[in-house]
Amino acid sequence: MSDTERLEALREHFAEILNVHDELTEQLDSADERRKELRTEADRLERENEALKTSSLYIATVEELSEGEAIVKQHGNNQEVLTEIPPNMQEELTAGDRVAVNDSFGIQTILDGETDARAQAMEVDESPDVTYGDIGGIDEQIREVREAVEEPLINPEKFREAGIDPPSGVLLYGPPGTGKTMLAKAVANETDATFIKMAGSELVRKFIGEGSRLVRDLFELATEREPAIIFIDEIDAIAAKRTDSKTSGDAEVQRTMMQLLSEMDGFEARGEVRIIAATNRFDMLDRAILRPGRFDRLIEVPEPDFDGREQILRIHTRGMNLADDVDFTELADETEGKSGAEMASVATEAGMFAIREERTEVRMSDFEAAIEKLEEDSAGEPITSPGYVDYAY
Ligand SMILES: Nc1ncnc2c1ncn2[C@@H]1O[C@H](COP(=O)(O)OP(=O)(O)OP(=O)(O)O)[C@@H](O)[C@H]1O
Repeated sequence: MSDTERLEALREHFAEILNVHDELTEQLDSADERRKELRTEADRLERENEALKTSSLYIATVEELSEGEAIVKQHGNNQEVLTEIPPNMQEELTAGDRVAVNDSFGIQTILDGETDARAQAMEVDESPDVTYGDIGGIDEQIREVREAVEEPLINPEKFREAGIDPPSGVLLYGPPGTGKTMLAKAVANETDATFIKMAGSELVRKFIGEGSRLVRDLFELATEREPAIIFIDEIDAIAAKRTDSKTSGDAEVQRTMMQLLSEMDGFEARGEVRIIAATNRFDMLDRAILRPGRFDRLIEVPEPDFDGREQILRIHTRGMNLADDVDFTELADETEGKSGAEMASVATEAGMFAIREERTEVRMSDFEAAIEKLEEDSAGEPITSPGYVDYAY
């Protein structure tokens, strides 16, 4: 090889090395970029983790006290643990107190005895007095609920023999004040079941940090009191579609929903407990809760039609002393678009008008005045009906 050739070969080799160098620099840059992305992701996860850690406080009751230590029993799983009493609580803490503890059972705060979350968050009615006869205009919905909830409670063998699983949960959806809660109470009444209600919106607003625990308590209580009907009102508050926001509030709501799903998935063994949920915001629901084995029976409860309004008014005026001129057909005509709850308040208001005039007989004119008042009262409100809540996520 001549010198010139050698030089040429070296040049080529050098050019190749330059190429490789460029490629490596490029790879390094993109690795650097990826590293930055991962760091950001790690930071985000760390923050989320921190938020999860700080918000998961559990509720426990102080069972016994001794020299600087307390035996606390965690609600829900009834686990008993001996824990040190923080110095600032040595004086205050007494047996029977409700406390918030962290993952390692360190007592964080003494909770106000008045605010027993379980008692506050759940409305328990051993024997509700609403009957199907008290509900007007939704006969088809009553039939469906009876079939899906009442039958499996009263005649479980029918389902066994036929080899089918009864619906796990029933979701009632429709505008506010149309009788969804009444329906759930009536089923409980008819089946002699305990009615246990929990409002989704309260779980996320009032009982922050306790949502998933309360959901667990809810199912536990229902099992203790079976036969029982669990009624979760405004389920959209805990089972809304995921949003992009990553606030810890959302994580908490998510956990509450996960707890609900896992309770429902482990539901078969629970025996005589049925779940009914209600929502005014079907569009907002996370589809995960509608899967088979969860809320797999959907029943729409619409605003009452003409006949429905007449029936509801008749129901709510049953005990009233009505004048002969009261014309239900006309009143149903004049109340187009009104919900069952509004029809109920027309009846009450009409009675109030009569009382104000020191009469005991309620006349057509009282009903007309009541409808007018209702129109006036709702004139200043947004298009949504009273009681409608637009959740801020
Ligand atoms: N179909 C109906 N028949 C008779 N009364 C009704 C009917 N719907 C509503 N009402 C009256 O309105 C009140 C409220 O109804 P209910 O609580 O059942 O409505 P809801 O659909 O659960 O409303 P929300 O979605 O606001 O919780 C009832 O206590 C009852 O007086």
